[in-house]
This record gives sequence, C-alpha cells and structure tokens, in this order.
Amino acid sequence: MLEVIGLSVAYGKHAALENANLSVGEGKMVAILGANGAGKSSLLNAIAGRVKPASGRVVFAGQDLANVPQHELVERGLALVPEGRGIFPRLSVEENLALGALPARARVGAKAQRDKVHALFPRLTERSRQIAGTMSGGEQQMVAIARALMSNPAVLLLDEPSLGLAPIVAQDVFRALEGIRAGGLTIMLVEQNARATLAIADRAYLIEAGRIAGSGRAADLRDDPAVINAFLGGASARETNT
Ligand SMILES: Nc1ncnc2c1ncn2[C@@H]1O[C@H](COP(=O)(O)OP(=O)(O)OP(=O)(O)O)[C@@H](O)[C@H]1O
Repeated sequence: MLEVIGLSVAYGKHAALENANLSVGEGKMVAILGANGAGKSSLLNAIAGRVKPASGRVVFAGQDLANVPQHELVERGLALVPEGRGIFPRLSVEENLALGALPARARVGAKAQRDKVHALFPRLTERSRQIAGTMSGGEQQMVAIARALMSNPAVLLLDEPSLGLAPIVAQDVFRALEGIRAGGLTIMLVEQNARATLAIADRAYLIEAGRIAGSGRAADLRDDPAVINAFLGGASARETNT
C-alpha cells in the first residue's frame, strides 16, 4: 500500500535520513522506532509531503507521490497526526473534528465514519463542546487522531502520539490505535516507546542515526537481545516489565 524507496532527507549539509527503504502492507500497523534525532520525523514528514526529500521515492497505492502537492495527499488518503498534535486549541472538539471532515473524500460514508470515530473515542462525544485547548494531553491526542480519521484515510501516519503523556494515559492512546488497526486501517506509527509499540504493531523498522538498522515482525523484535538492549532498556528492564 505504501512503499518508500531509497528515501533521503537532508537539511543543508546535514543528512537526517539516508537511503530508507520500507513498505507498509494494507491493513497492517508498521512502527518506526528510534531514539531522539534518529530521523523518524524526517521520514514521516517526507512521506506526508511536509519535507522535500533529497532523493528517493514514495509510492502510495501504486502511484509515485513525488509531484503531488501536500493538500492533495489527504484527498488521496494519507492522513498525518503530526508531532505536537496540531489541533486547533481555541476551537471545540466538535469543530476540530468538523475541520478534519473537510476533504472531499470525507463525504464518502461521512456518517459511518463519524459513528466509527465516536465509538472509538466515547470521551470525545461526551466532551464535544469543550474547547480542545482545555483538555488533558491524552484527550488532545485523541482529538488529533479522531480529526485525522474524519478525513476517511486509507493510511494513518502518526508521529510520536505518546510523547509527553503519563504512562497510563499513553496506554489509552495505544489501546485506541489497536482498535483502529482492528478496524482494518493501515497505520504507520513513529514512536520512541518501543515496548508499547512492539506490543501492538505487526512489523517494525529500527532507525539509528538516519539509517534503517533493522526490521522484522514485532513479535520477533520483542525477543531479540540486540533490540532489547538498544531499544527496550536492557535485560533487567525486560525482566521487571514483561
Ligand atoms: N528543519 C530542520 N533543520 C535542520 N535540521 C533538522 C531539521 N529537522 C530535523 N533536523 C535534524 O535532523 C535529524 C533527524 O531529526 P528528526 O526530527 O527526523 O528525528 P526524530 O527521530 O524524529 O527525533 P525526535 O524523536 O527527537 O523527534 C536531527 O539531527 C535533527 O536535529
């Protein structure tokens, strides 16, 4: 469904991402894991048309996205939940969701999509009149995800949705993503929280210093000693946390 071929991103002379190759199959959740500054956001932003790649290609549903303008990507079915959420803090939950439903593709089955979003996030239904900026961090993240879903996407791209959230709140976010995946949507999830991500993803790619350093089934990576040491806090953390 989504294929990244030899993608590189540079900011001036600084190479943030070098020759990344990956693919996301339809209906799968694929995670991109890496430390701060590894190049995860650069990868996601290049896919979502926010950063122009230095080289390489992104192919979505069989079409090269090279010359597709960013606003057109939403119409093609790529929805991004950016780092920092990007919601409208002065607008209500309802108004944020309505803005998510503006793309023409959202008109196809709009009511069904709205019902699906409300079923996934009952708290947002209860709080539909609340000003988004007054909600908790976890609730705001839910608003951001719900808004992206309102565009009726074919692929949901998320940049560190658990960032800055207390562990128990982050769990709610991961549970919501699991529910979205169970509904059949294709998901690409960039995260630093490797443990929680590998628990729900189908596959993962590991990024280190701008390069894809490994990949595999999430279930295999969870048990890989090298991954445990580099991404899951070492053997002792594994014993106490699993
Ligand atoms: N607009 C920019 N201009 C210059 N350098 C940038 C820019 N954006 C990112 N970088 C640099 O590129 C590298 C990769 O950054 P990127 O944000 O992609 O990493 P990341 O893995 O998403 O990190 P984080 O988890 O901290 O968000 C870093 O060294 C970063 O400082």
